[in-house]
Amino acid sequence: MKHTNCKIIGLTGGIASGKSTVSSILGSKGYYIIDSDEVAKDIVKPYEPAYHSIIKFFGTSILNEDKTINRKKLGELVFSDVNLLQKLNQITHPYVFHEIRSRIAKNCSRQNIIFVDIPLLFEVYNELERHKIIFDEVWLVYVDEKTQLERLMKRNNLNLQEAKLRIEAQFPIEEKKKRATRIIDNMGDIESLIKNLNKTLDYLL
Ligand SMILES: CC(C)(COP(=O)(O)OP(=O)(O)OC[C@H]1O[C@@H](n2cnc3c(N)ncnc32)[C@H](O)[C@@H]1O)[C@@H](O)C(=O)NCCC(=O)NCCS
Ligand SMILES: Nc1ncnc2c1ncn2[C@@H]1O[C@H](COP(=O)(O)OP(=O)(O)OP(=O)(O)O)[C@@H](O)[C@H]1O
Repeated sequence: MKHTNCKIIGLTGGIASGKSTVSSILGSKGYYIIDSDEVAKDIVKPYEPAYHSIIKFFGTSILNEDKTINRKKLGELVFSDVNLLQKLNQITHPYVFHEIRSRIAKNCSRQNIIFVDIPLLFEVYNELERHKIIFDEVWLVYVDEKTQLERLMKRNNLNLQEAKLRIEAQFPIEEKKKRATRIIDNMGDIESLIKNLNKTLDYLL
């Protein structure tokens, strides 16, 4: 089913390609954005629906003392074992997609454009369709793999092997590039990212 009242733009890219940076620039321009990583964080807060299922499967050793999920620990576990990552996805994704769909429905009458920042857009495309999340356009924030690796290692304080495992848990960025409607190049500095984003926004006028 198409969303008739507003345009839904999927904002994607590889891990650490710059989606959150683009989202915050869009936010400062007044655009409405749904941040999938934030939604995924909300649904695993203590006593939220996915919380119990995660503990049931992964055990209490992934909890902090205050009973919140230790994201660093869980991340280390799932990014080094594809079966565990799949299990975490199976638990969390239905809740995440349900919430995204509901935010779209709630805001579509008030917004001309809704951006959905979603790292796994192409990886979970069929599941998104099943949840009636249909994109009019997909914008990809692009960096080459070398830059992606460097920025990821720096931001998350990961060694080369840990960073590579996280990149390999997603489709290669060059594959994503082929499937996107528009590319926002983020190989340069923030100033040039803003220029590239503004050029892409011009297409919407
Ligand atoms: C593994 C977890 C605990 C790590 O938490 P952490 O706070 O360190 O990272 P954060 O959630 O901010 O994600 C950072 C980036 O990792 C990548 N990433 C996250 N989850 C996944 C995944 N399931 N598969 C591949 N890459 C992923 C994305 O590029 C994301 O932007 C967390 O990412 C998680 O619960 N993931 C499962 C839910 C999910 O798929 N979220 C993505 C949005 S749908
Ligand atoms: N043009 C740039 N120049 C230098 N550093 C940048 C640039 N754009 C983003 N960064 C930095 O690169 C890192 C990754 O950017 P960001 O967090 O926006 O990526 P992301 O795609 O949202 O990542 P994730 O998939 O993990 O959510 C951050 O530390 C950010 O500050």
